[in-house]
Amino acid sequence: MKDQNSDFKIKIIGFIGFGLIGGSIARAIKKVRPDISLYAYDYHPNPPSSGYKEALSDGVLDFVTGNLEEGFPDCDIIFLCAPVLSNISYLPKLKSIIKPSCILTDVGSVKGNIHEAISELGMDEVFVGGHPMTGSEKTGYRNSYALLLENAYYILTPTDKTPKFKLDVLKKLVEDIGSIPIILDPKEHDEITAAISHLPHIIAATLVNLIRESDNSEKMKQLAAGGFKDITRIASSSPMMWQNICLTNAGVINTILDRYIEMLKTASNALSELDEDYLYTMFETAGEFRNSIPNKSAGLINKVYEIYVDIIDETGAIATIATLLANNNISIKNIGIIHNREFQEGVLHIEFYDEQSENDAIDLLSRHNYHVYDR
Ligand SMILES: NC(=O)C1=CN([C@@H]2O[C@H](COP(=O)(O)OP(=O)(O)OC[C@H]3O[C@@H](n4cnc5c(N)ncnc54)[C@H](O)[C@@H]3O)[C@@H](O)[C@H]2O)C=CC1
Ligand SMILES: O=C(O)C(=O)Cc1ccc(O)cc1
Repeated sequence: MKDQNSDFKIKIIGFIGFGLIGGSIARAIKKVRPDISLYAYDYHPNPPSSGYKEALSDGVLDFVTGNLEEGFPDCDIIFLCAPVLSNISYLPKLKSIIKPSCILTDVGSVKGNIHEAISELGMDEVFVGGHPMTGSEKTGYRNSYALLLENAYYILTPTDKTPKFKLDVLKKLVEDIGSIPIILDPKEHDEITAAISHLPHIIAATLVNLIRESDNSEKMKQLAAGGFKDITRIASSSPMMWQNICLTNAGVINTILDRYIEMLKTASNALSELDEDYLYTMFETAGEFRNSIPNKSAGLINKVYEIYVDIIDETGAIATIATLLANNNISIKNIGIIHNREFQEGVLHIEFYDEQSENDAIDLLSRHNYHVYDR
């Protein structure tokens, strides 16, 4: 069969669901391929949601419609970027309107269920499953940014029915936006993500709810320190998105959750028996494995470019540093003072969008006699 890759020109890309991930992908595409027109479907067009209006005025989107029959039949690629159950609900409609050459892809955190629906609908020749392994607990277009995709693994889940040229086109686009494509079988994808992403979100949510239910005097909330915040950041994620993920990968998540409950029971027994060896080894082995996970590379854990700077905790201290960084064209993603026992005085935590900015900031602030920690 002729390789159709060389003939395939991407002129229009459509988005259904346009929040953190859809918005970030659109921004990244606009940056590297400004020649491609980007369309989005606003499923609640009256009144139009603010994200779509903003994206039009930012020049990220070229066209927004409340009717899929407008523009979407012309799309060369369509990204499904809504919660996983909503993505599936669009398949029958899309089947009737897209052109045969269209590449339909999704960014959903679960792959088995959408692949099943695609097969049932006989849409295998248009679909290439996808899942960028990057994101955050934040939602919506206003939190999206192009660099979110940079250096992130981007899983693609072709099957034996996926046309090779469609996989190649999508792979190339994923590389163009700075991500690292990685091919996985949908079933293996769901087993891996159940362990490293879905289970941690359940653990974070239940742990926060445990404290919520126990904290009668609100003292726990007041004193909750770095460790609790580190392990529960993801409890602030979108409830709708995570409800959909749990509903569509329930069996696989339960398998790993049951094993985790067994480990908790073993830890509980070790506590009852004051089993010194077990307790020591539990923390030692976990620490060794955790330390072996690269912090600043594309990985299963969201990459973080952050520094800590000693400051005197007084008005104006943040502004001085923020101005210094801005004057040197270093963009800040997040900034805030941290108070905990690990740091004696106030310490300023600054997060950047990329490694280069982090390195430039360390250099700059050190030259201005700030004490900078890079953990
Ligand atoms: N948040 C994250 O870190 C990651 C999320 N994902 C996947 O990306 C997808 C989108 O998640 P986010 O962008 O984070 O969420 P988000 O909440 O920021 O964006 C979702 C968008 O979908 C829209 N939406 C909701 N129901 C819809 C429907 N029926 N039809 C059309 N649009 C609808 C919402 O209005 C919103 O704009 C989900 O499938 C999620 O599993 C994948 C990787 C990372
Ligand atoms: O915020 C975090 O660390 C995440 O875990 C983000 C995330 C959420 C869902 C995904 O499918 C992939 C990544």
